[in-house]
Amino acid sequence: MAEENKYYVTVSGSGLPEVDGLYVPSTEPPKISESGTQSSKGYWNDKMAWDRADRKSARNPALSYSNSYKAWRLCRLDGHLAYTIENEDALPDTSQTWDVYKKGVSPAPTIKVHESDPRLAPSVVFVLGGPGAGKGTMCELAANQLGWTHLSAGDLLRAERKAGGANADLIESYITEGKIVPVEITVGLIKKAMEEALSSTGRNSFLVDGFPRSLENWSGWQGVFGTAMAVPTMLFFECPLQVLEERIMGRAQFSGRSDDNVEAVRKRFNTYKTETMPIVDVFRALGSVVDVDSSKGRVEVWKDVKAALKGGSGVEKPLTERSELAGDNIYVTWEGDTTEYLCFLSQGVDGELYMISADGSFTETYGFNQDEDQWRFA
Ligand SMILES: Nc1ncnc2c1ncn2[C@@H]1O[C@H](COP(=O)(O)OP(=O)(O)OP(=O)(O)O)[C@@H](O)[C@H]1O
Ligand SMILES: O=c1ccn([C@@H]2O[C@H](COP(=O)(O)O)[C@@H](O)[C@H]2O)c(=O)[nH]1
Repeated sequence: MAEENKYYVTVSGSGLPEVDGLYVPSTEPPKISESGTQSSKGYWNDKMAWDRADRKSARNPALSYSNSYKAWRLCRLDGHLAYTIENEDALPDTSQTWDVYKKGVSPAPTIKVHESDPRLAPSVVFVLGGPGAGKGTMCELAANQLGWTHLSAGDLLRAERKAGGANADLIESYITEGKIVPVEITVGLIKKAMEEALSSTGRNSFLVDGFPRSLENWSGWQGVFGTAMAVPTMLFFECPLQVLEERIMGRAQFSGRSDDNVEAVRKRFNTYKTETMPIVDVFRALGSVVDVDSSKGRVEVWKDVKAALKGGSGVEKPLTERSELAGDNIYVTWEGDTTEYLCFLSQGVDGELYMISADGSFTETYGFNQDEDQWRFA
C-alpha cells in the first residue's frame, strides 16, 4: 500500500450544499468493498478515499472510487452521486484542480486537493470602521464574489441573543447601550462559527467584520487563537459621522435593529472613537492597516476592497457570473417585510438587462422599462 493518505479535498460549485465542503482522509475501518476489494484505512478499492469533515454524509467514505461504476463518486445525504474524474492515479497531482462533472448536469463542480489540513491555518482579515460604514455590505460582496467567509461579530451576537441562551439578556443590554460585549462571549462565537464554516465549506479565508473593537478584544482573541498566528490585516473603513447617520437611518427602514436610531448611533460612534480607534492605532503601528474611504459610492468602495483582498481567498475569478455592481440597492416589500438587496446588473442571453441580488437569495429577474425610465418586475 502506498504511503498514508494525508490529502485534504475541497469540493465547490456542485450546486448542492450537502456535497460542497471539506473532505478529510477517510477513517473508515478496513473492509471488503462492494466489488470485493479489500480496503485499508484512508483507502477504498486501492484508491484514496475521504469523509466529509462535518460528518454530514450518509455513507463513508464520502468521496471514493467505485470499481462498479468505474467512476469517482461523491455521496450526499440521500445517497450518492457518481462523478467521473479524468485523473485516476492512485496519488493525485496536488497542484491540479480536478474538474469533475455530475452526469447530465452542468456546470461542473471543482475538486481541489490540499497537501495540509486547511483548518489548521485559517487566514483572517479584520474589517473595522464606524457603525454603518458599509462593512457588512462589502464583506457580503467579498463572500459571494471572491469566496471569503464573512463572519460579522455583531450578527453572531444578535443570533445568540435571539437563540435566548444564558447570555441573551446580557448581550441585549450591551447592544442597546452601544457598549462592547465581554470578549470571551464574542471570541467564543467567532471561533465556533469559524470551525463550522471550515468543516462544511473547507474554505479557510475569513473576513471578521466588526472585530476587534477594543484593546481588550484583541488580547481576548490572542488568548484563544494564540500569538503564533500572523497579525491579521485590518481593512479600515473611514467615513464621517454625518454619512454614517444618514446610512443608518436609511437602513433603519428595513433592518429591524434596535440600535438603528440616531441616539444609539451616537452612543456607538462614541464607543468607536474611545475604544475602537486605539486598536486601529495599534494595527497601524504594526503596518497592518489598509485604509478604505467608504464615504464613496458602493461601486468605487468595492473596487478598493476587491483590490485590497486580491488573491487572499485563493479564488481569482468571481464565483458567480454576475457582471457589474448596480451601485444602488433596491428595496422589495414582501408580505409587509421590506428587504434591501444589493444588486448586480447582468446581461441575459436575450440581450436584456437584469438585476440579480449579490447574495444570490434574490432570483427574480428585473427588467428596465425604457418608456418609464425605471426598473420594473419583468
Ligand atoms: N458605499 C456606500 N454608499 C451608500 N450606501 C452604502 C454604502 N455602503 C453601504 N451602504 C448602505 O449603508 C447602510 C449600512 O451599511 P452596512 O450595513 O454595510 O454597514 P456596517 O458597517 O456593516 O454597519 P454596522 O457596523 O452598523 O453593522 C446599508 O443600508 C447599506 O446598504
Ligand atoms: O465584536 C463585537 C461586535 C459587536 N458588538 C456589539 O454589537 C453591536 C452591533 O455591532 P455591529 O458591528 O454594528 O453589527 C455593537 O454596537 C456592540 O454592542 C460587540 O460588543 N462586540
